[in-house]
Amino acid sequence: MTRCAVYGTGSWGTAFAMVLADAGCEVSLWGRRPALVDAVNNGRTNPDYLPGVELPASVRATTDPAEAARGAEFAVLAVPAQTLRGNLAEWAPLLPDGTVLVSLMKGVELGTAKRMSEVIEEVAKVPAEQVAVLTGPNLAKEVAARQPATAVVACADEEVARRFQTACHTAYFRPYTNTDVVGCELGGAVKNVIALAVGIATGMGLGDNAKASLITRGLAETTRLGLAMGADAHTFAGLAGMGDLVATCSSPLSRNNTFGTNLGRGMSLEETIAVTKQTAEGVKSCESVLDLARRHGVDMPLTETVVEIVHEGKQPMAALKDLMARSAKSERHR
Ligand SMILES: NC(=O)C1=CN([C@@H]2O[C@H](COP(=O)(O)OP(=O)(O)OC[C@H]3O[C@@H](n4cnc5c(N)ncnc54)[C@H](O)[C@@H]3O)[C@@H](O)[C@H]2O)C=CC1
Ligand SMILES: O=C(CO)COP(=O)(O)O
Repeated sequence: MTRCAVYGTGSWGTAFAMVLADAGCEVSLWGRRPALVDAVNNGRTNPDYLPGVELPASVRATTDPAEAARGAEFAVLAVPAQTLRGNLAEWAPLLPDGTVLVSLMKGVELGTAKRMSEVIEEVAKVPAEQVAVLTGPNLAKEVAARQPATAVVACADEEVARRFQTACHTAYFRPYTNTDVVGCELGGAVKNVIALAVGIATGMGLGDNAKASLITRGLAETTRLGLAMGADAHTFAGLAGMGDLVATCSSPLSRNNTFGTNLGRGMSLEETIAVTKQTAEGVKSCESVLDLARRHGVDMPLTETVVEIVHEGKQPMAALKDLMARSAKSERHR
């Protein structure tokens, strides 16, 4: 039986542990809090993040990262992007040689502008062929309800991607493979920023034309950044790009989308943070994505606007006016 360690007992770590268990894996789920670990082991539930969902018996939780690591063929990482570096420094030495590390995270590190797979390679000192990324339209609550979903497993080594594809393929969860790790990770991280923008538009009461425009131009700027970083343009038309944008930007289940809606309705950043119980990665990653764009000389007006609204106090209405008044362009400008 394939053994998997899942680090992170939040909504996605827990839901994905279910997927792995349903696919026939033995899953060890690491969590920080003893009470939550106890609820998983003895109540078969995660009341804080997935209330009402019954977890399979083959998911065992532990607060001991070494116990989680024991015999793991795959170590799946599902903590907030900005804490990964610190967490993994503690966990990596505990993993068996050859364990494949899989990122579920959709963020870019602040300060270094590194993608999650780059942080993993650096901290765990493993080659790119031992690091995979799982991404795509995967709202945790829907996956935990075993509603049909597809995803992408990206790895520089296609064979490793195929192995993980097999490990997480169930009747309701259908993963595809891709070797474009850069494109898949950027798709996941930037869609959170665009979901903030779409949420803000919703909160402002803007219509569907505006939202469709944000999604489409958001994809255009994601693709521009991706091409500058060596990604394949086709990736952005796939599940990691268009797919995840559609799910996240149209669903009230998305934390980023909801965060933006609250801002757009006029809540302050502090009030919005206070009512947000889970990780909305785009709030921090909008700054690191903009950092990446500047490092690569790429124009990302929507990302820049989100940074201005979220972190610099710009009023959404003023931001809208400025975006609409930008100089006229070709749809395919660079
Ligand atoms: N929830 C979803 O629908 C999806 C989330 N993701 C991505 O998965 C990643 C994790 O997100 P979620 O599970 O949704 O977040 P969450 O907010 O539901 O859970 C985060 C987990 O990390 C733990 N955590 C927080 N700070 C920590 C620290 N300093 N050290 C160790 N653990 C810490 C929390 O206790 C919690 O268990 C994010 O990058 C997110 O973008 C990707 C696809 C779907
Ligand atoms: O990544 C997700 C869906 O694919 C979840 O989006 P949120 O993090 O905005 O909830």
